Parts: sequence; C-alpha cells; structure tokens
Amino acid sequence: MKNVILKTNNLNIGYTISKKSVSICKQINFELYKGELLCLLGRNGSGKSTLLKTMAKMLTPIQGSIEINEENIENLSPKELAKFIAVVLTESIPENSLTVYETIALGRQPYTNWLGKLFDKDINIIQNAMLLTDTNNLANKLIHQLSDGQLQRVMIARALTQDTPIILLDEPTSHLDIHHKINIFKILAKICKETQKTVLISTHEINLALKTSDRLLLIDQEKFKIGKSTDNIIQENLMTIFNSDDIRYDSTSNQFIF
Ligand SMILES: Nc1ncnc2c1ncn2[C@@H]1O[C@H](COP(=O)(O)OP(=O)(O)OP(=O)(O)O)[C@@H](O)[C@H]1O
Repeated sequence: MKNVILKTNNLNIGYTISKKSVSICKQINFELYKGELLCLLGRNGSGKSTLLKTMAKMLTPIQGSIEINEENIENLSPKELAKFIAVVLTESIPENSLTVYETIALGRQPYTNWLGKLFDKDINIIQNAMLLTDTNNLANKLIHQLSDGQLQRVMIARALTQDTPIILLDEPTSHLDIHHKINIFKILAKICKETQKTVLISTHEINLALKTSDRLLLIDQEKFKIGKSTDNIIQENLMTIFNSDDIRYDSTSNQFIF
C-alpha cells in the first residue's frame, strides 16, 4: 500500500483582490506518496506557483484544506511546518551579506536552539547537501557574488539541509545550464528513492519531467489532473495543454517533439 504524506481536500486556490476571492483552480484533490518525485506542469499563469505557495501555507486556500500526515496544516506553527516542508521559490532571495555556507546552514534553523548552534549531525547534513548540489567550491563566496544558476543550486542545497519529508521547488532549474539541469533532476530522483522524501517540482522542462518523474500534476484553465505520464488521461491533457504548430506530444516515445 502507498504511504500518503500529503493530501488535499477539495482545494480551491487563488487570491483575494479588493476583498473578493478570485479562484485560479478549484476541486484540487490529490494524495502525494512517500518517496515520489512529482512534476507540476502547466502553461505560464496556469497556477503552479499559486498551488505550491498554498501548500507551503504562504497563501490561504479560498476553500478546502491540506493535510500532512493527516494533520491540517492550518494547525501547524511555522516552525512545525518547517520540519515537514522545505520550499524553494523563484523569488526567494536570501540575505545578501551571508556566505554560501551560512545560507545553506540556515536550513538547520528549525532544529537548532535559539543560539543556532550546529552539532556534528547538522554539519554532516550541510556537507552532504553541498556535495550533492556541487556548491562546495562556493562555500566562502557571498550570496550577492553568485550567478543566477549558482544561487539556484545554493537554494536547493538549503532545502536539502532542512531535511524535511517534503520538498517543494518552483522552477528550480530555470537558470541552470543543461549539465546542472539534468544533474539536479537526477539528484532529486535519487534522493526520493534513497531517503523516501517526496519532491514536487514545478517546471517548464516538460521532457525532463516526463523522463524522471513518478507522476505528473497538470494544471490548466481551472482543470487539475494527476497521474503517470503513461496514463491515457494524462497524455490527452498533455496534448490539450501543450500541443501547437511548433510542438507535439509523441506518446510512443513519451516526449514532446519540436
Ligand atoms: N499576488 C497575486 N495577486 C493576484 N493574482 C495573482 C497574484 N500572483 C499571481 N496571480 C495570478 O494568478 C495566476 C496564476 O499565477 P501563477 O504565478 O501561479 O502561475 P504559474 O503557473 O506559476 O506561471 P509561470 O509559469 O508563468 O511562472 C495568474 O493569472 C497570475 O496573474
């Protein structure tokens, strides 16, 4: 039997504008299992970031709820939630005056005392995250000295350092070169398998998502679907969302061709 770590109940996501609720997508119902790598796909403006931010309790659902281990996240304090979910957002710019090492070490904050003292276990976790993300050689650089791609790898390292059962990443490879792009997807897939973490990535890298993910989440014009890339319903929706004169989904090779 699958081990459910997160569940949504009739989730309705969106924003409050001039005191009026504007829904982006409704009736979102899914379960995420332990050890899964999932990719969230959709066109620009379809609601990917909105969904991730709602899951991370940075936005309040218009309706419905999200449970982690059967506990409504409404009832979790920020520190409690930080032990379950690590989030990497596109716009999350860390403190500029810190070094890369200090920034990544901040991932241990939910576990350290008020002095922020790190123990051997914390240091091992930090070093392992830096090794996996190829950020060792950047350790002493200041955050503002990094390229966009280097910063993206540092933020992924910080999320890994938080050592949570769930990691949410919003377009984590948008600035990365092809080598690091593939590398990050491979690393995240390996982490899911080896440590039973659940990783959800929003991405425009459709072919990488098709190749590496266990399941896909599709969001489009208020419709939401979840399933394997080989499921008929997912393949039909992939075509509806992304097929155009320039790009076509080929179900035989399970990839988009352009
Ligand atoms: N703070 C906000 N207030 C009101 N509407 C917003 C806000 N942020 C985003 N939106 C709207 O919500 C919709 C979904 O935006 P969202 O950022 O979730 O899309 P996305 O799928 O992540 O897009 P992209 O692929 O371009 O990053 C868009 O129509 C956007 O204009």
